[in-house]
Amino acid sequence: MSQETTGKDYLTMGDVALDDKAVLVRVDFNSPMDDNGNILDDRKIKSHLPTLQSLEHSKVVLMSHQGRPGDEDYTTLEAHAKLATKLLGREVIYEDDIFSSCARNAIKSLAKGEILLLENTRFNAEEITKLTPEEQAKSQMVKKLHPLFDLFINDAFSVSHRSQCSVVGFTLVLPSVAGILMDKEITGLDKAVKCHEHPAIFVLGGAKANDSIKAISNILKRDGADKILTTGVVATIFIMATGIDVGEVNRKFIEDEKYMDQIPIASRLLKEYSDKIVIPQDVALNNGGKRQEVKVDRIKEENLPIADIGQKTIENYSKYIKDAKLCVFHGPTGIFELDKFRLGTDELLKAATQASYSVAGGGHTLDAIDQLGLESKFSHISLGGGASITYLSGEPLPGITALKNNASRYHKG
Ligand SMILES: Nc1ncnc2c1ncn2[C@@H]1O[C@H](COP(=O)(O)OP(=O)(O)O)[C@@H](O)[C@H]1O
Ligand SMILES: O=C(OP(=O)(O)O)[C@H](O)COP(=O)(O)O
Repeated sequence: MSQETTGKDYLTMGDVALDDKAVLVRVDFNSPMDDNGNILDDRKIKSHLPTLQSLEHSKVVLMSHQGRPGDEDYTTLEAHAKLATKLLGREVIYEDDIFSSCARNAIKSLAKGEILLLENTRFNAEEITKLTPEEQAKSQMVKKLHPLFDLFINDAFSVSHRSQCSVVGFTLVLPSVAGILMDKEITGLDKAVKCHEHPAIFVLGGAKANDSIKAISNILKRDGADKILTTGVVATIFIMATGIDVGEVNRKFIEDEKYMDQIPIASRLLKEYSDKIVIPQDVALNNGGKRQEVKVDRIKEENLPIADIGQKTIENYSKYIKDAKLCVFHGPTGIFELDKFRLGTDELLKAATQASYSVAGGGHTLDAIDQLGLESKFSHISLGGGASITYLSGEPLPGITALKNNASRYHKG
């Protein structure tokens, strides 16, 4: 198989020789962890198993990040190596450094068929910098490690929206290809990005409202959706943008989340795309744990926190979704962690599975899908939250662009 025959503008693992090669693989093992350092969800690690299983005749070194500096879950990858060992059924050796002479000696002494996981890439200050691939290629991490390898594989779609050292730096100095998970994500999401069938419906909610509003702007600019159905905190911002008073408690929530600057942006989008952006007609308020449904113009009177979309909105949105040729679902419609406020998320997720092509992404969204046992009913489930919404909005991801540039440099002469 070659690049020409696959029709892809990046190379995959099927395009290159892997056996007996020393291969550096960027994975994304970044997982939710508890205070005792236990990994709470093995989804991220499991997602890389097909790639690792295909490398059983190579010398394999894995790189990943975990958390962000300052966060509780910013920690070592020791537990990840143990869990990967269990899931893979082969030892994944943990090395508590990234590119010291100790780490490099451990890499050099690896035998064919062995796998080693280097320490959290973000322990190295160079990793967090947002530089171009050319600049990242000059980092100590890349300079010290790249001579030890024949090939770089990026299997970490979910961090490929970051131009970080371990994501883009090696693509300047090593032949580089997409891993199996990366290829699956690009292929699954491309069907949504390149979909010319209508109606194309996006259901955008959750709490990362600034990312979603940026995505809404990009999606509508490229004429990628017939309707954007707003839910979650995204909907609260759009409700406020129409001039509706959501009461002190909800206004304070938006202020505390530092989303007040999103209201004028939402307002401009509503003016420009009034026929495309849909806001809820009713919401469920949290009244001491009870679900209290009100029309949006009555929220102020109650002055209770919005915790889900209301029944009328669920009915209305479900109709759009079930008839959709494409439905993208990103972010829960409410605080689905509380039983009384998971109705919108559950019902709209079920409706989404009836669309001709259905895509879902985001950690919390995947938790809700798991709880409903709906995983196999979606056409594509993306492991990346920020990465998938960025990709779906039509923005190039630096990690993928780097693979494409590498393919034209190394393999097309
Ligand atoms: N109206 C709301 N008010 C407060 N939190 C909300 C609301 N709607 C959804 N959420 C919260 O949003 C979180 C998930 O958002 P986000 O992280 O953006 O989703 P994902 O992980 O799927 O990308 C959940 O913890 C949920 O409780
Ligand atoms: O879990 C991830 O992203 P996500 O929360 O957007 O799904 C990735 O590991 C990226 O992590 P980062 O957002 O700290 O760069």
